[in-house]
Amino acid sequence: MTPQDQINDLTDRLNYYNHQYYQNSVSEVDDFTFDRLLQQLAELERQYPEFRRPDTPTQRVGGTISKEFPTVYHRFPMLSLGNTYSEAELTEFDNRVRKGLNGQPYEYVCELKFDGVALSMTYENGVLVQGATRGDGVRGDDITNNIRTIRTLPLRIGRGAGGQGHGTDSPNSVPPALFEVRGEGFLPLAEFERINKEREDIGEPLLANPRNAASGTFKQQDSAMVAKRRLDCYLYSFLSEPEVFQTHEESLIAMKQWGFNVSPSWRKCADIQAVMAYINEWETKRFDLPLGTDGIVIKVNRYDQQRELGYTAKSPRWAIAFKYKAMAASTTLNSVSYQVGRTGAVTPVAHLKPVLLAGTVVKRASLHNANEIQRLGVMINDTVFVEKGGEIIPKITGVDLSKRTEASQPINYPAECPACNTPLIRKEGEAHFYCPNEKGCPPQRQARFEHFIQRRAMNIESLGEGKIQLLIDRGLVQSPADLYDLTNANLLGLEKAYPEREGGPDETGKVRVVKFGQKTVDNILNAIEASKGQPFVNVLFALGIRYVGNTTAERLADYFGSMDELLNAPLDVLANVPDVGPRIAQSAFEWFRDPENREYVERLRAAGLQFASERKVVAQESDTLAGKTFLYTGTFANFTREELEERIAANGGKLLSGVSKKLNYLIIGENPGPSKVDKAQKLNVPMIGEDEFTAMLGG
Ligand SMILES: NC(=O)c1ccc[n+]([C@@H]2O[C@H](COP(=O)([O-])OP(=O)(O)OC[C@H]3O[C@@H](n4cnc5c(N)ncnc54)[C@H](O)[C@@H]3O)[C@@H](O)[C@H]2O)c1
Ligand SMILES: [Zn+2]
Repeated sequence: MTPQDQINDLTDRLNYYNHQYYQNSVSEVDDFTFDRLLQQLAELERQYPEFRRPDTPTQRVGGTISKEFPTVYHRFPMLSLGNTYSEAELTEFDNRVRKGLNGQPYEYVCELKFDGVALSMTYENGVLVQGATRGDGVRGDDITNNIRTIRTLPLRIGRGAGGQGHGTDSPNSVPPALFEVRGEGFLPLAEFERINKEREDIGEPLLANPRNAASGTFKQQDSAMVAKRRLDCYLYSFLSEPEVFQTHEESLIAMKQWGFNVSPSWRKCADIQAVMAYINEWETKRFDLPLGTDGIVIKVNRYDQQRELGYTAKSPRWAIAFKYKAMAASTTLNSVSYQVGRTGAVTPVAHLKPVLLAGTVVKRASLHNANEIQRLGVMINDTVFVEKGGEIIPKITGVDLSKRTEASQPINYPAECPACNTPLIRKEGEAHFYCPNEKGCPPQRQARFEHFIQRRAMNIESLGEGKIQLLIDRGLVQSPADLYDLTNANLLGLEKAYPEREGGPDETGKVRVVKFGQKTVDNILNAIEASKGQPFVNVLFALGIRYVGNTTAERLADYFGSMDELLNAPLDVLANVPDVGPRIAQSAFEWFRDPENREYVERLRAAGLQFASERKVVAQESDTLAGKTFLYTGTFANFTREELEERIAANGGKLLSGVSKKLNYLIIGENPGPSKVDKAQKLNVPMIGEDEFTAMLGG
C-alpha cells in the first residue's frame, strides 16, 4: 500500500468506527486499538500532509448530531482530549506545558477519567434550562428531558439570600445568573448489572458495556424509559462569561458547594511526579469505584495559564488524558461449564486457574456464547488472556498460541442440555443455543420461580435464597401456581443442606442449611397471600413470557386492561400496541396459544391474582371529551401528568399510550418528546397546547 492508500484506508476505517461508537453506541474495536490507529494516521499525515483528507478524524471531535433531537450550538466548544498510554508521553506533555508557560510556576489537577458520555448543562437564574450532548463539538443534541432524569443533577440550585447555607464571605457563594457545567453522564456498574440481569431474565440480548449502554440510553426518545435506567453524572467543568474562578480547583470546590455531584477523587498535584503517583495509586483502586473509569485527566490548574496554552482544533493544550491499558493477565483455561438460564439460553462459563487481576483473584470469565468460543479459537488447557474492562466479570480476550501444547483439547460444545439432556436448538439469527424443555428442565424451572417471586412480579421474596429450591426438591411445587396451594403443614420443619452455589461443586466445600421454622413459614405464607394484591401488570410480568419485561408488561396492561382481553388478542392487534414490536407480539401470541400456559393462567386466576388493571375511579365531570382520544408529551404549567390524565378521564376522554392513527389530539407541553411530535406530524394528528385543551374542557 502506498502512504496515500494507507491514509485513505485509515481515515475510512476510523470514521466508520467513530460513526458506530457515537451514533450507534457500538465499539467495533477496543479503545486501545482505535487510539493506536488514530496515532498511526496522525503520524502518516505529518509525513505526507498533501494526502491528508478534509474529513480526517485527527482534526475533529468524533461525534455528530442526530436528526432525532433538536440541535443546539454550544456557547463554548466541547472538545476532545489528547490521550496517551505511556509515562514517557506524559513527560513530553509536561515539557510542552513548561515551555508554553515560559518558566512560570504551575500546578495540575488530576481527576479520574469517567467512562461515559460528555454532557453539557446550562443554568439560567439557578434553573437547569438545557442539557446537550457534545455532538461534533460545535453543535450537540438537545437531550434536556433525558438529562432531567439524572437524580443527582440539581434542576434548580439556590441563588442568593440564604442559598445553600455555605459561607457568605466567599465571593463565589452565589453562582452567576448564566453558566454552564459539564460532566460525564454514566451508568453505574450496579445499574448496568441490574439491567443486564433483567434483560437476561426476559431473553433480551445483553448490553455490551456500561459506556455504550449509557450512550445508547441518553439517545432514547422516551424520557420515561430513560428514567428507568438510573443514569448518573459527575461534573468536572464550570464555564461562564465572565469567568468567576481563577483556578480549576476553585471551580470544583464551588460546584460541590452548590450541590453538584463532583467526585471527591480529584487531587491537586504540584508537579508531574505527583501526577504519576496519582496515576499509580488509582490503577487498581479504580476498580472499587461504582462506575467505569478508563484513565486519568490531567489539567493545568490556573485559568490564565490554560488560556496561554490554548487549544488545537480538537483538544486543549493544557490538559491530557492518561489512559490505562486494560488490565490483562494470562492463565490456564481449566474447563468450561454451561449454565442454563430462565429462557433456556445456554451460556458457557470459563473456569480458570486462579490469577490475580486488578487486585482481585479471578477464577471465572465470561465466554458469552458458542460464536465467541469459535471466534477466539480457544481450547481447554490453553493459556488465555483475561481482561478486566468496564465490566465486573472479566472476559477472555485471546489465546497465547505460543504456549499451546498437545494437552490442549477442543471445547466440545454440548449437543444436549447439561441439565436435562434435551437436544439443544439454535434459533435463527441468535447467538445462543437453547434448551427447549421449558417446563421440565430443572434450572429453567427454578429460574421461572425466581422470576415469579421477584419484587417487580409477585413480590414473594421471603422464598428467595434457596428456599424455592427446597420446595422444588421436595416435590411440593412444580409450577408457580402450586405456591398458592401451600399450607403450614407442608412447610413447617423442612430442612436441607446445600453446597454453596456460587463456588460450584468444584470449588469451596461450604454448605448452607436451609431450614423452615414457624417464623419463616409465617413470612412465606403471608407473602404468598399478599401477592394476590399485586397489580395486574406485575402478574403479567410474572408469567415470564419471553421478551415481556416490566415496560412491555406495562404497555400491554395499559392497552388491554385485562387478562381476558390479552388472552384472545390476535397477533396484529398485539403488534400494534405502542412499543410492542413484531418479535414481542409473536412471542406473547404463541405463549397464550399454548394449552399448558392457558391452564397455568387459569390456575392463577382461581388462586385470586389480579387479572385486570385497576382503573383509577375519577368522579365524572362531563362528557365533553367523549369519543376523543388524547396523548400528552412534555411538562405543563397548570397540570401535573396525573392531573392531566384525570381531567381527560373525568370528562369522558380516553388516554392512549402512543401516537397512532387512532389518536385525535396530542397535547404538547414544554420540552415535548421529538419522536411523538414527529410521528404526530407524519400521521397528521392535530397538536394542541395546554390552553387549547383547557378551552376544550370549557374552562
Ligand atoms: N472503540 C471504538 O470503536 C472507538 C471509536 C471512537 C472513539 N473511541 C474512544 O473514544 C476516544 C475518543 O473519544 P473522545 O473524543 O470523547 O475522547 P476521550 O473520551 O478520550 O476524552 C474526552 C472526554 O473525556 C471525558 N471525561 C471523562 N472524565 C473527564 C474529566 N474528569 N475531565 C474532562 N473530561 C473527562 C469527557 O467526556 C470528554 O469529552 C478514543 O480515544 C477512543 O478511546 C473508541
Ligand atoms: Zn434443559
